[in-house]
Amino acid sequence: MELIVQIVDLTKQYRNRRGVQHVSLELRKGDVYGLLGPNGAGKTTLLKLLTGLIRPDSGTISLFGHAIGESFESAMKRVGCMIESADFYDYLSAYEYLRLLGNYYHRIDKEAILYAIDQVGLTPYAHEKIKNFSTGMKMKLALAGAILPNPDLVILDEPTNGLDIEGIVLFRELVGRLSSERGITFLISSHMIHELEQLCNRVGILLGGELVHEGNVANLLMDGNSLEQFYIEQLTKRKEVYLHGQLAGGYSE
Ligand SMILES: Nc1ncnc2c1ncn2[C@@H]1O[C@H](COP(=O)(O)OP(=O)(O)OP(=O)(O)O)[C@@H](O)[C@H]1O
Repeated sequence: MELIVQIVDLTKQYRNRRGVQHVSLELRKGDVYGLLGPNGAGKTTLLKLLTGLIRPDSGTISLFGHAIGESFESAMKRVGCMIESADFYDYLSAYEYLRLLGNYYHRIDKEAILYAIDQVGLTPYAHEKIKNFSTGMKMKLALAGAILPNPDLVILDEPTNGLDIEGIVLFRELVGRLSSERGITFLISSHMIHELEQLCNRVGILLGGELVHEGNVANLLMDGNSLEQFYIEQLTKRKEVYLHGQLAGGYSE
């Protein structure tokens, strides 16, 4: 399968020395990859690095075989993303916002905009001003923005934040459909572990900026455990290793 994302030994440290360290990760065509981790683990940082919003200290990122440090435009051409809460021009309607966004891409016509709006269930509100939208409606609009360019890779940071139950089901169906019908690859960071369990074929656990575990969801669930049980076990195990190391004087920080 085509290699879509290749991250090699990626490190980004903020001034406070937090961030991500030595992350290596590969995504192949059709993967729906879930990124898990507690608050502050480095998920958003990793996604920002992947989309060029921040630069790494070291390591490389290639999308579709293009290194983003060298040929950013070629790398990003087939990528749709939603990182942190999107900023909108409140005075625009949903349709006008997507039309504006469409100017950044080639061949985004009226039909493509209406299709993206329909896919996220916002058709009845297409021509309403964004300032009248609820949090969940804005989230859906951001999601419509991510799928608008008909991408081959979609990167989503906590996409179900603020969505109602119907919205979450719709999101799950949308990802499932785009993945199975169009072979779109997804990288999704979320705390909604049950959603990820249903959606993803692979998951990675970030902890303290390190990718401490990576695996195939079907394999992780083979012994009847849920992804949540596995995740909690991993966290507990790491905590024990860490505490044990500290007691033994093995960790200097
Ligand atoms: N601009 C910044 N300057 C300094 N430190 C930062 C900055 N952005 C993030 N951090 C720190 O880097 C670490 C990783 O943050 P990040 O936002 O990537 O975590 P996260 O896993 O997305 O968390 P959450 O689940 O809470 O959204 C945290 O300790 C955070 O405080």
